[in-house]
Amino acid sequence: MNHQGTLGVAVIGTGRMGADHVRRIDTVISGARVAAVVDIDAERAEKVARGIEGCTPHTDLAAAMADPAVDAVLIASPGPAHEAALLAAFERDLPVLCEKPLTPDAASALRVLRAEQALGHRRTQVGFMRRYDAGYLRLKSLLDAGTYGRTLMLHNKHRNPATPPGFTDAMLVNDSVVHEIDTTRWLLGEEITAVRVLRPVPSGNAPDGLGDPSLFLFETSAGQVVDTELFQNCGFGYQVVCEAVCERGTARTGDDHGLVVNSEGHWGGSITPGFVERFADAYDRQVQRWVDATRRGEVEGPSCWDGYAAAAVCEAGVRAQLTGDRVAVELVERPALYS
Ligand SMILES: NC(=O)C1=CN([C@@H]2O[C@H](COP(=O)(O)OP(=O)(O)OC[C@H]3O[C@@H](n4cnc5c(N)ncnc54)[C@H](O)[C@@H]3O)[C@@H](O)[C@H]2O)C=CC1
Ligand SMILES: O=C1[C@@H](O)[C@H](O)[C@@H](O)[C@H](O)[C@H]1O
Repeated sequence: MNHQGTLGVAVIGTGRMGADHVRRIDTVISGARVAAVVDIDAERAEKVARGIEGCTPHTDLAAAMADPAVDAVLIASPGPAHEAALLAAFERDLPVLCEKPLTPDAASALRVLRAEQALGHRRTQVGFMRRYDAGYLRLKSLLDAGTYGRTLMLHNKHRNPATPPGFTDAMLVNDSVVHEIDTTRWLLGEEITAVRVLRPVPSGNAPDGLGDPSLFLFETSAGQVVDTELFQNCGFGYQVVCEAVCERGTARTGDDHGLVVNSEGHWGGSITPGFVERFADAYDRQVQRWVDATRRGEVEGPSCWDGYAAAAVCEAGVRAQLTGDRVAVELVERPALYS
């Protein structure tokens, strides 16, 4: 950190999310600056670095982490590249905010967890940003307070207008449903113990070979049941809704439509076009909280355990997609570092 205590951040991966995080650190949040960016695409790194004072573009991860101006790392490369970046950051004992998923499979997530455990202290916050969304936070407080009794079920909807090119069935789980896996574990405070996937006839708007939409069913260690409709090519906009069913009431977040207009015999509002708009405040809050905690020398938020547990559920989800069976989730014992 420089003498004013400003955190120098290296952002790894300067695509959709990475470039947005660079903008956020540069212009929205306080206490940090973008000291370096890294991308295997040199032109992209240079383009993003341009115009940011003191920001060095790199194609080499190790070189960026060795830069004395770099105090912390924000990983926004694709999931399969996260393990190498996390292990490189741990080697230098650098604090990390890692976009979800921690890694795309349980074995690599466990390797990351063990490497952090070997450091003897937490270094990682995983980018499960819904935990910073105002609506989800209100729902969590309500459920924790037990105002309506025990929570019995959650109904989730997760709809995107369209999938990017190359999206696969496994990515439906690892990139998309991973959010519901995390919110389920976080809201209920329980592990997910089994997964089933039901697949209706695919939408004619889904790319060939993609099983979209689909319905995921989770069972938890406390016997709750959670369903998630995942529809990634719904065409009409971006919607994320979570309804909790408790013993004496229900509570739902996500279906507020902002401004409602009456005109020419109709009433209605608009739907956000994508996650960048829907979760803008949550991303800002997530990164600000990471910067604030890091500057205090602390680590908070979703941990490597949360990332590993989510990866293990994802792995069961991918198997359930392929087989149509109920697949049990297997977890190692939770280390004391994450208790
Ligand atoms: N929290 C959220 O709501 C969202 C999170 N994400 C997550 O953000 C991450 C990035 O996703 P997108 O920005 O959508 O991907 P993207 O494909 O738009 O960008 C990825 C960038 O990383 C670069 N890259 C690839 N391998 C690399 C490596 N080994 N080292 C450095 N750079 C590398 C690519 O050249 C590209 O510029 C993923 O983990 C994804 O799951 C993505 C969308 C929303
Ligand atoms: O993380 C995200 C994307 O990677 C994913 O592809 C989308 O389905 C999610 O809604 C978004 O939040």
